[in-house]
Amino acid sequence: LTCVFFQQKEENIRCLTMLGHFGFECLPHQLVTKSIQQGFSFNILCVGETGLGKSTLIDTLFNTNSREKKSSHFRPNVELKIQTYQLQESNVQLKLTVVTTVGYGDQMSKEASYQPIVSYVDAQFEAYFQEELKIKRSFADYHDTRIHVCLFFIAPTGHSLKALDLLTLKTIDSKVNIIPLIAKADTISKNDLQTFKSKIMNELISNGIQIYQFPTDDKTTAQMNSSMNEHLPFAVVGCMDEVKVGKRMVRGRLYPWGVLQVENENHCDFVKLRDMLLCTNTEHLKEVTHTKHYECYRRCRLQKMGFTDVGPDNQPLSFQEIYEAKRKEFHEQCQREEEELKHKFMQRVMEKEIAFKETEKELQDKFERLKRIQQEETIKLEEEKRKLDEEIMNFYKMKADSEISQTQGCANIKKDKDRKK
Ligand SMILES: Nc1nc2c(ncn2[C@@H]2O[C@H](COP(=O)(O)OP(=O)(O)OP(=O)(O)O)[C@@H](O)[C@H]2O)c(=O)[nH]1
Repeated sequence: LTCVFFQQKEENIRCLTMLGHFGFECLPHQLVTKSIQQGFSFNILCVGETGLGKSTLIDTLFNTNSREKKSSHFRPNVELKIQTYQLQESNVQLKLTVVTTVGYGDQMSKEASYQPIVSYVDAQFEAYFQEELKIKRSFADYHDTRIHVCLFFIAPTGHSLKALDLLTLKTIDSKVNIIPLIAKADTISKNDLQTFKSKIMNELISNGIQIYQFPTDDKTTAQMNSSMNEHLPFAVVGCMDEVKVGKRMVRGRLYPWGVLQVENENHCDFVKLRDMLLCTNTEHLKEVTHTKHYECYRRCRLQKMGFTDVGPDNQPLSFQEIYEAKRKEFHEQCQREEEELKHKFMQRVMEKEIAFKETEKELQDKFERLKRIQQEETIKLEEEKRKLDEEIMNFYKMKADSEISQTQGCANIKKDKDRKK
């Protein structure tokens, strides 16, 4: 439909101008304009063993240059490399965040390999949750880092999924949209690839692992998406090099027997992945992240905090009621803990008092005993002193007596001598 505008000319002659749409039919256009102005964001998590071609595939998808030096196989922990790019295609701005595992699968413990991934995904949900809880929220300039899709790189062994891969997939499938990829698919023959694909899908089903399914509820994309679901896991090849095929330069890997063209659908599923990821289902991936995975995180988080929609009698509860009940419960718990602490404190004081009293009594007894010993010693010493004094007196007396008798003896001898003369 076109809209006709009436222009009032100076001479009051109405001219008709063909401008475009009119009425509420224009609403989608307003949304498009607003979205283009705001720009888009998309966050990808790449999980896979060291050297499986994660960086190369991302570079091939977005024409970026994320490949740094090769990662070592001897890391004690898995780390996550986060790279953010500001990309532009015609007038559409895209803030792309690529999170890549570094060292995944190089640890002895399986948990050490997948736990950092789970923690990262949860941390992004938590950051969004905290922003939601703020009184003054600023979603307009908030950088939403929640992971919209996880590209899970499977080693092209041709056998089956590794135990670590199964464990990791099982742990993250309720938190993120998983698209499984067979990495370096050029290293596996066409027949083996088909068998490997169906083996992987069977294993995923038998282990109850939920992978992302391209939606089939929209008529315009249903047919294509349902046929793409059949192609999962995508067998991908990444390469930034250009080689000459005929007269054209194409991105591909040159081998002694020929060229594997990355963008040739007969050679690999790279184009299928790119179309599904970027052209057809980007918005759906974001929507599922918000309405399913984040919603699940939010629900569990609020339940852990004690919030619920209905009471024990199945009656709806308001936020205010829950808040009041929680406050009361918290207050009572504080009081209970305070009472317990007081009681414990009093008991300890009493125990200490008894212990002090016992020690005091022991000290008093010891003091009394020492005092008694000291008194007895004093009496003994005084007795000995008295005896000694007596002995000294006797000695002096005896000494005086002997001196007198000695003097008298001398006088008698002299008298005898005089008489003889
Ligand atoms: N045959 C083949 N080789 C590939 C493919 N993609 C990447 N490679 C090669 O594999 C090697 C590792 O590629 P990267 O992209 O660095 O692998 P990565 O998984 O990012 O490695 P880390 O960051 O070290 O974990 C490079 O030599 C690539 O050229 C592919 O699809 N097929």
